Amino acid sequence: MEDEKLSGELTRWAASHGAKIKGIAAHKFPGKGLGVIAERRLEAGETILEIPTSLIRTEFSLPKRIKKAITTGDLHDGSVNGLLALELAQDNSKAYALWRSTLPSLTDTKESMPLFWPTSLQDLLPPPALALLRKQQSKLHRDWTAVSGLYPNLTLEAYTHAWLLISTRTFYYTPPGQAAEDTPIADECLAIVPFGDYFNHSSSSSTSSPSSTTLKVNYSPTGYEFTTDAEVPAGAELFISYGSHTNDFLLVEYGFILPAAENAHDAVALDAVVLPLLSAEQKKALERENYLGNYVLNNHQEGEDEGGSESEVVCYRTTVALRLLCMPTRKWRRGLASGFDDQDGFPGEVTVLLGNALSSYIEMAETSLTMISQLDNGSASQRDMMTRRWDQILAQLMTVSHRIKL
Ligand SMILES: C[S@@+](CC[C@H](N)C(=O)[O-])C[C@H]1O[C@@H](n2cnc3c(N)ncnc32)[C@H](O)[C@@H]1O
Repeated sequence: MEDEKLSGELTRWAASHGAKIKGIAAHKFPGKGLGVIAERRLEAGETILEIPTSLIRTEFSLPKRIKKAITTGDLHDGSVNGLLALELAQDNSKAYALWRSTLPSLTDTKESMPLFWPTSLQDLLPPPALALLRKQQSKLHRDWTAVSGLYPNLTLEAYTHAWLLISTRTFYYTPPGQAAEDTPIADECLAIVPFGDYFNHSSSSSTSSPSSTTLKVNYSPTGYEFTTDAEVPAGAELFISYGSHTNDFLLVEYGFILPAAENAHDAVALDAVVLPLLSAEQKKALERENYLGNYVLNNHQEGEDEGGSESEVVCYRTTVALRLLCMPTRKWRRGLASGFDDQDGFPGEVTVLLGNALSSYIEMAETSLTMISQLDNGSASQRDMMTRRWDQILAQLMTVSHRIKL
């Protein structure tokens, strides 16, 4: 269907199911699939989309046959993501046919989502992305084990496609009236919000970046509401925030990365080069004080904040771990409790250790980039995405490494 016609049909379809759509439309954006565009100038504080509860799909609106399999225990091990995927993979209802026809195809999903990539390419993902992929693989495996025996006609490929469609486009949801203590973990609080799921992600707020408009999303017992927090010119794309995510997270969970300058939440994880420096004893000491792992360089752009200090980029956890490497544990504990003495000569040693850790990470990034360039596996766009991510990491490592040597 041609773009404008599809856009009109989607608006009419959602409106006929109770959605209120004001001044916006679904629109194709190069490299992003569908997104949402302002059709006219929008005022600050305008509610431009309301999706009623009757249109959303959750574990509570699953069809009877799936609910029955849950109550008889046949599907007891499936996650909510897995159950919604099962419904989507088997759905041929007329009511949702138009919305279903707009979902990314199997081919597009295979292209963008690392879960579908060849193992040789997956193995070259940056360490935090690879760790996320391993978790995703085991969640999918658990869900597939729960459903595969019951639905012999369902293929793993079709199920994985539906499973990823659900995980990339659901919103946080808890049923009205649910007590806080009964609220399950966030992973289990999911709703498909048709039309609301056309918004692409931005990591910047409308105030920090007026060219990118990030909406406020609110949900209540009546449904989901999307509201502008700044004036929007006609023709601008409207975004929501999927959360404060690094590019490694966006790559594995959503199949895209943002340019480094557009992702204030990006970070380079240093665990892969800091943890191997620590002895078993030192790891225990760090664990006891809740400082084991999660060492990062925060996103810092070249030219930005020239006067900024190293401590704004290198997280405090990293310096705590590196300090332990250059002082007796007892002294380190005292420093943790009452503050480290920056005049004691240790910051210099910490900087040397940090410089060495960054150098080994730079080597790892360069080796990964060479290996990706020599790979025959995977498609050119998959290799390009990985190359772009490693390039971002390398640039960040080089900037910080250069700064600490000054
Ligand atoms: C909730 S859907 C958004 C609508 C989607 N673009 C579509 O065509 O249906 C999430 C998916 O959109 C894409 N996406 C979202 N934000 C993006 C962005 N800023 N840049 C590129 N792709 C993006 C990714 O493929 C992601 O998995």
